[in-house]
Amino acid sequence: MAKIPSVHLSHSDALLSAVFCGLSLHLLFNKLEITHITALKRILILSPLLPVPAILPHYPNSASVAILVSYGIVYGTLAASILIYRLSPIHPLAKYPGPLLAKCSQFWNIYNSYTGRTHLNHLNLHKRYGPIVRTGPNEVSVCDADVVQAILGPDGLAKGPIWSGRHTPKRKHYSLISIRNMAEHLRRRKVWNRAFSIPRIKNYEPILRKRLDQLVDALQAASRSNKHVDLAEWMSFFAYDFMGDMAFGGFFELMRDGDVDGLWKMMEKGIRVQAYTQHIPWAAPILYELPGMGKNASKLMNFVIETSKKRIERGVAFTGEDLSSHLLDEVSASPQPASFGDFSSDAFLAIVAGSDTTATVLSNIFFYILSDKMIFERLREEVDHNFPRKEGTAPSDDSTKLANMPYLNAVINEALRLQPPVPTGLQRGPEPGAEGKMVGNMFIPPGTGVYTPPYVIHRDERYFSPDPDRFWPERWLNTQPKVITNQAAFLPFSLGPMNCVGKSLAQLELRIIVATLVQQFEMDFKVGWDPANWLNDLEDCFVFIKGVLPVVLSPRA
Ligand code: HEM
Repeated sequence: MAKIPSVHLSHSDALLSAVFCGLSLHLLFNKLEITHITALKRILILSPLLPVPAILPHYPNSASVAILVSYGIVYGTLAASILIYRLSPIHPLAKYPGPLLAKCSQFWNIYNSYTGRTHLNHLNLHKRYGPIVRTGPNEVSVCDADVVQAILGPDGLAKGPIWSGRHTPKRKHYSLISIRNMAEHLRRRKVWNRAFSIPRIKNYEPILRKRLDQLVDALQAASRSNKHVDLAEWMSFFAYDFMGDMAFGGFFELMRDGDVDGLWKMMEKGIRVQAYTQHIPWAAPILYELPGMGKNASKLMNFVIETSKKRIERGVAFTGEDLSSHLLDEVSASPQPASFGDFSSDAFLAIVAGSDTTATVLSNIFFYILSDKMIFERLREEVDHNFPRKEGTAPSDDSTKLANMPYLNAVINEALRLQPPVPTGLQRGPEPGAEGKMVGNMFIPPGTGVYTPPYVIHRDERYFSPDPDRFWPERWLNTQPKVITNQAAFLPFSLGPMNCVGKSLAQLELRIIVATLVQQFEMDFKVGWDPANWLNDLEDCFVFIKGVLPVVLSPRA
C-alpha cells in the first residue's frame, strides 16, 4: 500500500487544518453553484483528504482512524459553518422573517413538497409573517402585487434556481421553461410566440373540435352504463390527446385506449421527483443517480424522443400545422430548424406544461360548479342563450362569442384564482453568475430564489374581497361597487416575458370544453362521495396533482 506522506504539526493545529478545510469548502460553495456532478463528487470526496497528512502522525497505528477524523471534522465544520451563517445577521436575507427550520435548510421545503401542502404552508406563513417571508436559506416569498410586477415583468429577474434542480441532469438540452439565461430564453421563446399567436390558434380549432367530439361521445357512452366516471381522469386524457395533436399532429389515444402505456402515471411520478430535486439543485445530479429516481422522467422522455423522430418522418404535409412544424421551421422557404435535442425537449415541455395544467383547471371548474347548482344553472342559461339548442348552434362553432360571455369567463377566472395549477412555484432570481439586482425597493442577492405564489396572492383580501376564499364568480362581473378584483394580482398564467406562452390556447380549450359539457350533460357528484376529498387531495408538486372526481352524467333531454 502506498505510504501516506505526513506533515508535523501539533495535535490541535492538525485538527485546525481540517476545520480550515471545512471553512474553505463553505466559502467555495457560497461563491459557486456547482452542479457538475463529477466536479462535485471530486470536491466532496477528495478535499477532506487534504488535512490527513497533518492528522496522521497523531494516530500512528491506524491510518483509517486518521482519515475518519479528517472527514468528520471537515464535514462537521462545513455543516456548522453553513448553519451559523444562515442564521447570522450577516446573511443577506437576515432581515426577512420566517420559520427557523426554513432558514436552516432546504430539507424543510423538501418535506413540504413531500406532504403536498406547500401552497397551504405559504398561505399560513404570509398570514403570520407578512408580505415578505424567508421560506428557505436563500429564498423569499413575496405577496405584494406591486413588487410581483417588478419581479416577473420585463425588467424583472431570470428564472430562479429551482429550474436548475428541475432539469434532468443527464440531458444536455434544456427546454424553454428551464433556461435561466435571459437572452437565450428570449431567443428560444420567439418561435413559441409565433406558434401560439392568436391567428395560429385559430388554425388549431378544428383539432380541438375533433377531440371535443370524441370526448362527448365517450362521456355519452359512459353515461349509458349508469355508473359514475372519474371526470378528472377524462379531463386528463382529453388534454393529453389534444396536446399530442398540437405538438406532434397525433400519436396519443388515451381517450380511446385508456392509459395502456402508463403515460399519464409516468408523468405524475416524474412531476413528484422534480418537486423534490428543485429545492436542492446542487444535489439533483446525485439524487437522479439513486435507483428509481429518474426512471419515470427518462421513460417518458424516451417515449417523446421516439415520437419526435416519427413526427419528423411524417412531416408537416401529413400532420398539418402543429407546434413541431414551427419548432422545425417546416413551412419556411429557407428552414432553420431547432436541433433535435432542443426540439424533443420542447415537445416534451409542451406535453407536460399544456396537458396537466389544463386538465387540473377543467376538473376544478367542474368541482366548483357542481358544488353550487345555482352557479351551474346560471352558466347553463348563458350558454343556451348564446348557442340556442333548437337552432342547432354549438359552443365550439364560435370561439369569439365564447370569449365574450361574461359569466363563463368569470367562472373560469374564479377557478384559476382559487386553484391556480402552478400554486406556488413561480420563481425568479438573478441569472447564475450575475450580481444581485434591485426589484422595486428590494435588493435580491445572487443565488436567491424569489417566489411569487399565486395561491397566496389570489387569496389576499387587499386584492380580492369580500370573501377571498369563496368561489364567487360574480366578483369578476364589475357590477357591485364594494367588490375588489385586482387584475394586477391575478397570476394564474404568470406575467412578463416568461409567462405562459400557451395562455390563449388554454383559455380557448377551457371555454369550449366547459360550455359544451354544461350544455350537453346533466351531472352530479356520485351519491355518498364527500366533495371535501377533492380539495384535500390536491397536492402542490410544483403543479397540482389531483385525486378523483366521481361524477354521474346523463345526456341532457
Ligand atoms: C390553464 C392552463 C394553463 C395554465 C394555468 C398555465 C400556467 C403556466 C404558468 C404559471 C407557467 C409558468 C410561467 C412562469 O414561470 O412565469 C407556464 C409556463 C408555460 N406554459 Fe402554461 N399553463 C397552462 C396551459 C398551457 C398550455 C395549453 C400550453 C401549451 C403548450 C402551455 C405552455 C407553457 C410553456 C411552454 C411554458 C413555459 C414558458 C416560458 O418559460 O417561456 N401552458 N404556464
